[in-house]
Amino acid sequence: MTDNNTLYQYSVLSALMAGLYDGGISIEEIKSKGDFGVGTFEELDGEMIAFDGEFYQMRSDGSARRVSDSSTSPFAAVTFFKEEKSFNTLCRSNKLQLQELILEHTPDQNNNFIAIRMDGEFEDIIVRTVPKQSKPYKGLAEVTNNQPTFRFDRLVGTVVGIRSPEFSQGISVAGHHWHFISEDRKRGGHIIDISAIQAVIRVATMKDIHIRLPIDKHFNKADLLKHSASEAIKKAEG
Ligand SMILES: CC(=O)[C@@H](C)O
Repeated sequence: MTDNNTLYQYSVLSALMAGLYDGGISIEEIKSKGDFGVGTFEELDGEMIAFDGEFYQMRSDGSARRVSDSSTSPFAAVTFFKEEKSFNTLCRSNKLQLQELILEHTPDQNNNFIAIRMDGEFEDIIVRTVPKQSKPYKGLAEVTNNQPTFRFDRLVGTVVGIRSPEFSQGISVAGHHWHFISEDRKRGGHIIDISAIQAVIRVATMKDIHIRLPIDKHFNKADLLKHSASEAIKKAEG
């Protein structure tokens, strides 16, 4: 059993940027590593959000569904989330203000990985859901140039995310990487923008990070250094 607040990541973000979307790990195995986190699915078929042990797939047609254990993923970052600190938004807060509030409560963890959960009522929610790809795969930057986006004026729901240190760019998404799902579990995606009307925020600092790297020729042939370029990742994952 993996300890609480150990970040387990399968593959690296630069591999997605390089277009490596074959599912290398099953959801069943991911569940043995964490009950909380974000990621995507084989063939880049949507956005993954997980919390309380529930794993959902949010797809480019706007649908969301529970994920079967047999589904597979090319990239996921999960943990057995055990909150260390909980605080409320003090007023309506946009995305930057939420990030600043989290930083206020995690002043000494800028070079750590932080798991973040926000439950509450949100507005002006803009999400994207990456569309399923077919081979030969295009890289994530090209895919997200024409990504399906959805706007929700006001929803109750949950944000799940990881804040990664700047030095980890390419291993993960440096900065905040947040996914959202509505309370009815029917709508959501990778957050482009969001404001909180009111939310409870829970955070935990990751004690350890365990990265499992694919062992296959595609991964080993990929130019991961080139695909770790910050500007491209910020554009694709911002
Ligand atoms: C890994 C992710 O979350 C991208 C696909 O949004």
